[in-house]
Amino acid sequence: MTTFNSLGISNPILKSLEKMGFEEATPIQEQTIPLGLQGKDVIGQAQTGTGKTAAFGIPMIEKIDKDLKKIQGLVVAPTRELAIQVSEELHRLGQFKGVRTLPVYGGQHMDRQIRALKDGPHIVVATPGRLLDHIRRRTIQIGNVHTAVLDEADEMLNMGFIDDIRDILKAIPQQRQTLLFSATMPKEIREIGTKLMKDPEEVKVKTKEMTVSNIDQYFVEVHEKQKFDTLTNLLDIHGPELAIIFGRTKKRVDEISEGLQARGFSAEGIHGDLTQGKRMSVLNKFKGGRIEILVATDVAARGLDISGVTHVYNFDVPQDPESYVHRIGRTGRAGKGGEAVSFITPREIPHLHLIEKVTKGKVKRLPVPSTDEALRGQQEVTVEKLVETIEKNDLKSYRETANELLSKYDSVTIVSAALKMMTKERQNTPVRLTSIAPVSVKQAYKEKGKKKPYRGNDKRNFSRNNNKPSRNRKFQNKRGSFNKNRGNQS
Ligand SMILES: Nc1ncnc2c1ncn2[C@@H]1O[C@H](COP(=O)(O)OP(=O)(O)OP(=O)(O)O)[C@@H](O)[C@H]1O
Ligand SMILES: [Mg+2]
Repeated sequence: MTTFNSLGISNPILKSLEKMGFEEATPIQEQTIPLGLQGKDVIGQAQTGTGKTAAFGIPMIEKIDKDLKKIQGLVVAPTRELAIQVSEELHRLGQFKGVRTLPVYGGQHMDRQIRALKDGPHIVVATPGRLLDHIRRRTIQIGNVHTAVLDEADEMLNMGFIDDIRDILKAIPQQRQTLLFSATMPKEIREIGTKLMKDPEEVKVKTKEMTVSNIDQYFVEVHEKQKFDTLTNLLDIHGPELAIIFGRTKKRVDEISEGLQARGFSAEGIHGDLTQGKRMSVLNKFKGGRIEILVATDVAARGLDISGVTHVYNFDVPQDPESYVHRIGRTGRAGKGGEAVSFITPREIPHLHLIEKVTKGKVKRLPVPSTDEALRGQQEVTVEKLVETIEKNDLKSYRETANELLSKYDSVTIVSAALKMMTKERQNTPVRLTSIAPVSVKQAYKEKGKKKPYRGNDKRNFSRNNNKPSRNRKFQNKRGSFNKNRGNQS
């Protein structure tokens, strides 16, 4: 066990870590924080949910001169929601040092952003497009930046972002420290990265599989047309606390979330065509448990850390193995358990094998669930509620009526009727989605310009004195019922 104390971290930050409930460093933190503190350039690779944010955040915050009201640390992240989240985590880490952080992203009012930038934040966490806008308009001063981080580095160095990143790094002083972090780092991309760095140390937390072992991975083989009914059946069987469903396109996300709503699920979609206000409100509702299902494109695949996500469904198989790793990594974070189910059409089976090969993991077959199983799943949720009510034991005022009923009907009939009333039976509203073509192995690799699969990373142990009780307990119940229903999977 490595304590943060032994890593040479200063008191104000130790105090923040204590308040955040971090008791010991994760392997990536243990291995990269000392290098970061020495001022070295670092490429850090470790599985999803293993604390990479603090791994780059702590050394960055240590080097901030609080009295200098200039931007000294710059983090670039691929999505707006991630920029906000990272900025918040850095804020928490730096709270007792008085470090000020600011997220800067597209879709926000330029004027307000410019005012906030003038206010002298020490750290800015930005999406590349908006950051470049500010650099070109000279509305951001980054001449004092000594630490630059590319979070989700492989994504940031991918075709879509690479030119922006080069332009951003050119605007930062040469003598900077550069840190690259991600759960995945294909070799070709790592090579591009090292060209932007000075003699970087490469830290890869090694494990057998690229995905964390606490995520149970499954697939169901379904035809395109069966996918939606299979999804709603699975949701009823699993009864997730919070679930994320990934669809391939924006249109697909809209169709799935509308279909789920039509069948009485509490679901909303998130994708890049929505206004920033809508994106934020959907995500906040999901985080607060006011909606249980988030339907998303890959905009939500990377970095998002939402506690209580017990299930991830790949309604459409991801185009490449990296995307698979990040998507399913939205569950099973910080040592918690999680389940991931991918929908695979018969023609996509070779693609699934490729994912297994690259991630070095085993994705187990789940039988296609039946409507009967779904109904049983719904009933289990009802039974849980009933048992909770029994345990609360405030039934006195109902006893007389209960006894009267019992004199007329037998107890099983009465309980069955109560269960039926309480069970939210699904409307069988027919839902038709626009069909999409299956993914082929060739297509996936052609699109990404990749040659060979590569190796991946870590295992870690976590402990956190996190006193959020309810979600975990409920999750364990659900896991129990899931296992029971899993039956004859191969
Ligand atoms: N040492 C620690 N002890 C306990 N919890 C931690 C520790 N470090 C980080 N965490 C928590 O673990 C969760 C995951 O951390 P983080 O988001 O940094 O993971 P990540 O490695 O960046 O994942 P991803 O690859 O998905 O971006 C967060 O809720 C974070 O606050
Ligand atoms: Mg991260």
